[in-house]
Formats: sequence, structure tokens, C-alpha cells
Amino acid sequence: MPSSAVPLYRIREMAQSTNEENLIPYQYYTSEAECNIEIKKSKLGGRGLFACRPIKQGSLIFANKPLVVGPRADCTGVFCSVCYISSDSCYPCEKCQINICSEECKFSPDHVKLCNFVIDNWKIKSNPQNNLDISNILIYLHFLILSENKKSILKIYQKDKTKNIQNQIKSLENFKNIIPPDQITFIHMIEELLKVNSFRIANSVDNKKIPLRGFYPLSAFLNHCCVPNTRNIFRTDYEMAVYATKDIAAGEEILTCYTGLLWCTPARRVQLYKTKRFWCTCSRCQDNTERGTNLSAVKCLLRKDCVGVLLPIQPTNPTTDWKCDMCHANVSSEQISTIHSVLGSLVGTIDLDDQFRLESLVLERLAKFVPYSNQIFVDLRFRLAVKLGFADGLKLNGI
Ligand SMILES: C[S@@+](CC[C@H](N)C(=O)[O-])C[C@H]1O[C@@H](n2cnc3c(N)ncnc32)[C@H](O)[C@@H]1O
Repeated sequence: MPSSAVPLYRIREMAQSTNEENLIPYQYYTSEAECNIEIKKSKLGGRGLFACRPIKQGSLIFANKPLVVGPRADCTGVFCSVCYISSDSCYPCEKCQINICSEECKFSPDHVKLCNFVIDNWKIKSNPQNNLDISNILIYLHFLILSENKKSILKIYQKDKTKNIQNQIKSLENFKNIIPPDQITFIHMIEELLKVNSFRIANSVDNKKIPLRGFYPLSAFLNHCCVPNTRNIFRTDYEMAVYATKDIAAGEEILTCYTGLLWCTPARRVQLYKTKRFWCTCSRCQDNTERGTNLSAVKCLLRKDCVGVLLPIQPTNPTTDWKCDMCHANVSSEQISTIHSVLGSLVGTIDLDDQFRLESLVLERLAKFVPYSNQIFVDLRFRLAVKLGFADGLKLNGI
């Protein structure tokens, strides 16, 4: 069995022997005898992780602890910077002004380190009235306090150089006067690194934590496929474990899915472009029925009696026409976008927390536009199943 955590020194060895131009394959040994995976050039883009021996379906391929964990870019609200519990009863530490939820979190080694760094390095006034909200840049702070050794590894990772990152940089404006310029430059570099390499950490349904992301030194080499051969599990200490979902042959690339697996092709492709800056061309993206699942199908409303569904003619072209599989009429991509926005607003009105009573009116309206195969219904069914699984008296494991 592979050992659970990937030791950082292994990644460091790789840092010394690889760069994007001159790549020397790096092999990660899960035990001294058994070579499990290696990092090589990938035909998908840059480098990727490859199996160097057959891997059985269901087995653990590797696990790695995050170098850094923190809130996702879109995270809002009040939360504890140590345990990440979202709670209005959090309060700013009187020294560094970073929110904590209890004395226990305040005196935890994590907070003490962060607090000392901020008060030693930043021109910060000990005054909670300043109301300085550090939550937006918390993840960067965690990178800033890494040891120089760990920081040196960061240079081997791919960065987003497209220069139109429009999230945290804005909030950095508020910190210009307190953070030294070289740290601001480092923060910008980390922003480019996180954009390409961070993973969303899945939250368990009943926990009260804010949405988190992590930078995983080995997972950061996983390339994407919409039909991946792995699945990820996040353990309570945020360790990311990668399991094979199929038998993987020696030499095959180990691939993960960066988006929701049940999202339809247009949704996945736009998300991949917006967040990871590439257009996916995998076999699922090129198949307009997505292997017969019809996840993106929209009902044909062109003729009253038509019971067909519309599917994109060329699914990898965002401006493609959509065609009915029964009456063969075409609809432009603009018309499909309009239908998608109507669907988006209808879905937005559904509240699964309302005692599981789905608004039947909304569902009826949705059903006018999309067949039950559409990702909207698939997602609703899935969310409902998960919710029911955690309802009192219905817990799957409580019977
Ligand atoms: C987490 S990194 C993966 C490792 C990266 N290939 C490297 O060399 O460091 C994500 C980046 O890899 C590239 N990538 C991943 N999957 C891809 C795919 N299926 N097609 C094209 N590029 C992909 C994209 O540039 C993406 O932003």
C-alpha cells in the first residue's frame, strides 16, 4: 500500500531536477521498492503525472498535504482564521486584527505565528477599531510565513500570466500602506500561482466551515480531463488523497476533473477557460450527447408538437448553432444563451433548505425548457439525495 503523505523533500528533489523547458522525469516512490507515479511532459499541456506501473481501480495513488490552505477567492462573511468556522461571534485579535473565534484558536501555534509575522512586519496599529479586514488576503499571509526553503519550491509551478486576474488584487489596495512593497510583489506572484494550481477543498455537508482552497505540491501537477481516471478525497486535516476510478495502465496520464463532473459541456468549458485558461478538447467535450447522457440538452420549442431536444452541433465551438434531434431545426447560440439565463434565474429561486419542499411550480417551469436528462435536474436530484442522507431519522449510516 502506498504511504499516505507525499514527503516534501521528494517534491524538492523534483524542483531541483525539473523546469518546464528542460524536463527530467521525476519519479515519486510510494515506498523505496515501488515506483507509483512520475512527472513528465504531457501532450495536454506542460507537465503531468503519469503512472509508472499498472494501478488498480479503487486504489490510493497518492496523498499529499497542502502547503497552504485558506479561504476561496469569493469567500465573504465573518470566519475564524484558524479553524475556518463561519460565525458572527468571531472577533479581531487585539494585536494583529485577524479574526479568531476563541481563546483556544487565539493561542494556537498557527495564530501565534501569523500574529507575530503581522505585528513584526506590517505597519499595523493595535486598534480593533481600524476594522481592517484581512480575510481576503489570509491565504497570501500563509504563503508569506512559509520557510524560505518551502517558498523556493514555488518557482517550479505554472503561473497565470494573463494579467487580467480581477479578484484579490483589488483588495490589496487597502493594504498598500501597511505591507512592504516586496511582499506585495510576492503576493502578486502567489495570485498567479493559485489561479492555476489551487484545488477547492470539498466541505462535508454538515460542517460550518467557509469554502476553502489549498495548494497541494504534488496534486498541482494533475492535468484535467472531463472523463477523469481519479477522484479526490479531502481528509479532516485537509490532506488530499487521489484514488483511481478505473484501472490505469503503466505510462497512462493520471487525470482529475477541475470542474463539477455532472456539469454539462458548455458549463465545464467556460469554467475551465475562465479559471484555468484553456479550452478542453477531450472526447466528452467533442461528443454533443456527452456519451448519451444529454446533460446539456434543451427542449425543442420550435414546433408545438416536436418532442425532440436541441444539442450543440459543434460542442467545442462556443458560437455553434444547436440542432433538434427530431425536427432538425437550428437555433443560434444567442437564443440558447437566453434560455440558459432564464434557467439560471429559475434555478436560483429553488431553496433546498425549505424542508425539502421543492417549489413544484419552478420545477414545472424548468421542465418546460429542459428534459430530465439536463444537468439542472441531475444536479437537483443529486443535491436532494445528499440532503436526505443527512436528515434526522434518514441518515444512511444511522439506521
Ligand atoms: C494544475 S496545472 C497542471 C500542471 C501543469 N500542466 C504544469 O505543467 O505545471 C493546470 C494547468 O495545466 C494546463 N492543463 C491542465 N489540463 C489541461 C488540458 N486538459 N488541456 C490543456 N491544458 C491543460 C493548463 O494550462 C492549466 O492551467
